[in-house]
Amino acid sequence: MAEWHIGVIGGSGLYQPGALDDAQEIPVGSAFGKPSGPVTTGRIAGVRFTFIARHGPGHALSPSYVNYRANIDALKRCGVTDILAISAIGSLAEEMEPGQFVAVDQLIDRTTGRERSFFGDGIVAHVPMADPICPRLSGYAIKAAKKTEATVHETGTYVAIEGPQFSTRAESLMYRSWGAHVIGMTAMPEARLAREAELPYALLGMVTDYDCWRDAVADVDVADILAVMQANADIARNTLQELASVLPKTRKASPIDTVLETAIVTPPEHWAAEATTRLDAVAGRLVKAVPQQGG
Ligand SMILES: CSC[C@H]1O[C@H](OP(=O)(O)O)[C@H](O)[C@@H]1O
Ligand SMILES: Nc1ncnc2[nH]cnc12
Repeated sequence: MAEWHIGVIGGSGLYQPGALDDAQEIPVGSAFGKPSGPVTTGRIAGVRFTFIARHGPGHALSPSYVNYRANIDALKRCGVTDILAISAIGSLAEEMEPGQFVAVDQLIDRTTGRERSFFGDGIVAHVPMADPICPRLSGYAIKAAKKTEATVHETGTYVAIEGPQFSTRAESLMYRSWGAHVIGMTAMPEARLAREAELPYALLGMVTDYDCWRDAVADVDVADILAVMQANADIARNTLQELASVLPKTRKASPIDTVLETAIVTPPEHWAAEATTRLDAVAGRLVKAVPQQGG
């Protein structure tokens, strides 16, 4: 029987997952460097959840310094089947108000200089990203969030900026003209890497501010963001509790679970041994299938 195991990536203001049965904090490693911190694993209503704080203990890592590859690789090593990211987001749309949730369904990547792939040095893969968010997991997250007191927008395009500075007014207006609804600094390359690791990924954003495009309110300020996030962290944690109750008892296979099968272009006889070792979790299913030469 296939079980759900939900990996949760907690963003700004969400540094703890809330009540988990048999909770254990476990230091985790990765073949891609140091994850943001230890994971906390436990169960809610029988469903396993494994949580990592994206910015690390004490929020010591800025968006550019988060090791996204190590975090996703570590979650994969823990056996998670799906990832729900929870993030603070700025609003670029009048109707998306501070304190509300947006279930992001599209992403625009404006980040620069972050490691954005597990592949490339020894084994090359090109995964499809047309729909970066898993509609199934997002649907369950929406259902769960609606069981709390929060207002939930079921779709929204998120523009990921490099940061750590917030946008200029001209940029903010430009992103609105592109059709983006919300803004943040972390969903990319996180979503790309989850896809490469064959992990369905959904993103629930908590609106914390109106960025700087809107004349009627003060420009975005980090203290205000954290205050909104802290005021709403319990709603995010309650959403996790509700998620456990809305998930079906068994997890049916998703097409994302096997996306690498048609994405790897390097034939196995050309795979470098170091690459297969590094990818033992991310692409373990496929890499393990290859008989290694010399024993
Ligand atoms: C603390 S304000 C800016 C910061 O908040 C968001 O982080 P996360 O996505 O991890 O919740 C945003 O992306 C920035 O990193
Ligand atoms: N306005 C904003 N810009 C970028 N990241 C954010 N995270 C929360 N609010 C944000």
